Amino acid sequence: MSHLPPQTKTLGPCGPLRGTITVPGDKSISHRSLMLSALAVGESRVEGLLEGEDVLATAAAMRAMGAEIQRGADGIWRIHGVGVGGLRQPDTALEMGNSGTSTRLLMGLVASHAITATFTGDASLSGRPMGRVIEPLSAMGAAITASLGGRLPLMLRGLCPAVPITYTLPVASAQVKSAILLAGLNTPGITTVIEPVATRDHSERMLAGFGADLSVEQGPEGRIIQIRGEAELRPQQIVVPGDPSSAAFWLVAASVVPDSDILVANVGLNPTRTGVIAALRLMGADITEENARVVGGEPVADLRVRHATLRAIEVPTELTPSMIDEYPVLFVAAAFAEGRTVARGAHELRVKESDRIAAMRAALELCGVVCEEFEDGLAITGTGGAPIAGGATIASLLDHRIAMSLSVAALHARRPITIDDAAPVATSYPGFYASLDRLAADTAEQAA
Ligand SMILES: O=C(O)C1=C[C@@H](OP(=O)(O)O)[C@@H](O)[C@H](O)C1
Ligand SMILES: C=C(OP(=O)(O)O)C(=O)O
Repeated sequence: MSHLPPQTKTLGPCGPLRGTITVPGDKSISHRSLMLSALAVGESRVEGLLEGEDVLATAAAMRAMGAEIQRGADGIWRIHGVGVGGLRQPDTALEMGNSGTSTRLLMGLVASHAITATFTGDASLSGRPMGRVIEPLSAMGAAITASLGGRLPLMLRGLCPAVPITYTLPVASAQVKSAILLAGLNTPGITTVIEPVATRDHSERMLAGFGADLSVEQGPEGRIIQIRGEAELRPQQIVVPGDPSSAAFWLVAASVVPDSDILVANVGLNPTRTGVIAALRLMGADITEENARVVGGEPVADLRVRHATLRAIEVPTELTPSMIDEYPVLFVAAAFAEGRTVARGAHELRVKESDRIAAMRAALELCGVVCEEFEDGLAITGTGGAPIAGGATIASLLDHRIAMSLSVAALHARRPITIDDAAPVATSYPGFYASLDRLAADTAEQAA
């Protein structure tokens, strides 16, 4: 977001990428670790928490509502929860920064407590639609006064006891699903969410892990998730796996920069998150899994990725939910592929931190890449492996993933690319540029 001053960044073409990168903790799991620990009775410990601004916004909000949250010198976060139903009225507005996940999930939590909270955010977040959570949470009894168009700032007065609902998701959104399930956690009876298209399932896994009474079954109309409210959550010891959405930048970087060969360590491979790996493999990427293991109940592996000649594909629409945040960097991969890649069915990209279809089209075109924009996606004509022109200044539009995607594109461009503001990278991947510098230094060392 946000409170960091704008930070211009210019990146140029680099030699082969070689070495090991360890990706930071998963953002989705980090948010949920803090929220659920803050509702458990007793002390939870979280190792590997993503210390990005989005997650820190969640931590601050949970503190403001009564949880004790501390980061030890050992890097382990210790959280003393207030118990389900125990959130207290925050004294000031909850500042959500750039984070859609914090906002929508916390709205769910507040909805079934007898407290009132005001949610504010940066210019990007204030432009994003909240109607998708306002509607079901209002049906559960919350009173919500939002800005024009169902946006932030908004004020939410929760109801306790709230009313359990059965709700079929009109958009494939893990945030909407999670908001309702979290509201259901403190609602008497059974709250049901029907998900016609499966989205990331971290909330379901973690709620069950904390001891909530939750069931998931497949019905004719989709996944049926039911939660029985007023449960007591048991404190947990959580190890957060690395974020596949952060790993995606390295998978594309090593695929497109000639002679690269890197190991991306500690990547969470929950099947609801791995669409980008499947799409890159369809394009001919050379990605292999090593040291497969289970961390915190999630499949994890190290990914070895070597440069490859990429081919254009029609991105299968069934992959959309499992790679929703990875489209910007997949578009970069497409810019270097042989042929015209077409990605459709991704209308949701228009309501992320920026309109990611328009933002990526504008940025890639400035760098000399031929694009065609559709309402629900983009077609990109690739270079067949040659560098793109580059030599442009692109607007990151308060969107971390646009900044990082164009940084990756710059690594195989004829002329440097300037990101007008790279500060938003700190929302999800504070160490991104340090890792890039280290990789380049490792490469220089190996070459010497
Ligand atoms: O639940 C989550 O943690 C997330 C869900 C996705 O959003 P939507 O639910 O809006 O698709 C994703 O884009 C976001 O980065 C994180
Ligand atoms: C969409 C994203 O996050 P959020 O919705 O939490 O802002 C993202 O990280 O790409």
